[in-house]
Amino acid sequence: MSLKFLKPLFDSFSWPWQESNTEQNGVYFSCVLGVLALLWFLWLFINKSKKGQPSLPPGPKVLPLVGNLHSLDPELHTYFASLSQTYGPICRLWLGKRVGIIITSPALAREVLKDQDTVFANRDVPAAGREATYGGTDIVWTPYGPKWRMLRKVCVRDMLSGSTLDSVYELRRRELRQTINYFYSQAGSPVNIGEQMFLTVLNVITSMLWGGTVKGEERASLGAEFRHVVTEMTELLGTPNLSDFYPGLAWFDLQGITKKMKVLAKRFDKIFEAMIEQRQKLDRNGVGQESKDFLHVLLKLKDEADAKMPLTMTELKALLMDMVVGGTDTTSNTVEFAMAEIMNKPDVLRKLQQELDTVVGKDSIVEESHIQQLPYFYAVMKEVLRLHPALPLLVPHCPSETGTVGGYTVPKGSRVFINVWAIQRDPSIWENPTEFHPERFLDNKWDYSGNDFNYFPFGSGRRICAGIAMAERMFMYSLASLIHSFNWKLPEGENLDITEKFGIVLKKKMPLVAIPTPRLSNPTLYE
Ligand code: HEM
Repeated sequence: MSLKFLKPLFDSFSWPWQESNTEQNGVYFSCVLGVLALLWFLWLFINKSKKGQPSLPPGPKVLPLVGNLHSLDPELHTYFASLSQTYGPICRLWLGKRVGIIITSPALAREVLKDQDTVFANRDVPAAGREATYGGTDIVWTPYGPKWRMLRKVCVRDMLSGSTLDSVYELRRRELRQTINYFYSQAGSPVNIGEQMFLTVLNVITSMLWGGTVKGEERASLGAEFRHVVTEMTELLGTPNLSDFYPGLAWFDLQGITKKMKVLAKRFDKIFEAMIEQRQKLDRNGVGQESKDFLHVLLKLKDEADAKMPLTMTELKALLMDMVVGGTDTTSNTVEFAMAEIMNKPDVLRKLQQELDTVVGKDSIVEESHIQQLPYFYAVMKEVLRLHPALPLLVPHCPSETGTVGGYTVPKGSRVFINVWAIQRDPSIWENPTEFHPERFLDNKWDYSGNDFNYFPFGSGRRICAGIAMAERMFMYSLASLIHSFNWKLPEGENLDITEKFGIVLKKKMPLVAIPTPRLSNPTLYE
């Protein structure tokens, strides 16, 4: 029996009795066991009384109390893929007291995300998610309904629409030029590509949010702090949490996940509060009215919102959190994976540079307007999102009522994982599925609009990613600039490792460190 999941879990526990005496230990232990046993008998009782319904999907053997928690592997995407090999395209796990459903086929993904989209457009908010987003009041975790529609409209219309993004191209350009300039200053030395891309995306997003980009050393130190906090947050969001599996135990926060998340969220909250105060001061003094930043628009919407559907200050801050946490790691990790795959395939690198030399030339710099003319780059982006989708299990969905998928019962409130990572590597759909081969996308057969259930790295249906237009622009513009401006090689004696590490956002296990060498005709092109 694999105890891979339990070991880190128990290692990280701070048990309530650790600092007390032996007698108290016994009492605590008996109480916890008593509660678990009660939950288990209740579960048995409820399941026995539901005769006549289609059964739950097949899944691994269940143990009393823990369900399948004992065999859970922290690399959930690969573990779930292996379960689907044994139990089929829909299988179930008992995550303590909760049912987890794993979907691993295009047909069943369509059933969930298209045919029954309204029912499955809810979320099972994890304790960590609730803590990170002011009680789950953001777009990602708000249940499907009028509030979510209002938040999503505000976000997509006022910040992430194609036309709004085009109007703030200068911000993206300024940040990316700074990054290129930084790499130029480091020519011949190893640089951490993921870290630099994270800073770039972060600065673009925060500039759009509140206009004030931090500079110089402050840029580096604030960026490093943000990166640290975002990385820890996404790690906590991806960690299996007993508080979610046994809601009755959530109060005890046995792994300390809620407590850790609270500290991280507080750090962001302080920054948000400072920015809001600064913005309100400007608005009160009638300064900066012409500024188009997102915070200005949001504060205006908040003041003008009608009483039936108010936009509260808490929701406003939760939206800021979504932009910072949802937009940064996803985009920068994708650029990092792309660079690693490209460096592993000199032939792909050569084709990309050829395309750029034809469209842009070595005597000019890449502009965002060029990206429409770079079909091979577009194919590379699609191929990276196929092999390394930023959210390999999407954000888990949750049905608002009990229903049937693939002929099996999916109970109300279960946590539904759609393994887009495994579908996008399914050998019955993809030729040589583990090979990085952008050419497969050149005929435009596949797109990620959410209509094709063989390929949907941004999800599909009502909950499809709200930031696709932003991700596309940032990814294409950044990657094209990196490849156009420099040749890249690994430091002496280093091997390229593309191993993934699971989290709610997938990342490279080992950071990509590479050496840039300028390739453009003139040093002024790096200013
Ligand atoms: C490569 C980059 C990105 C990828 C692959 C990606 C992918 C996804 C996926 C798979 C989902 C969940 C869909 C579902 O639950 O079915 C999602 C949700 C979301 N994404 Fe993205 N994303 C990216 C970048 C961004 C950016 C740049 C932003 C904003 C600045 C953003 C904002 C959001 C939001 C707000 C949601 C929640 C939507 C909702 O629940 O209604 N994403 N994204």
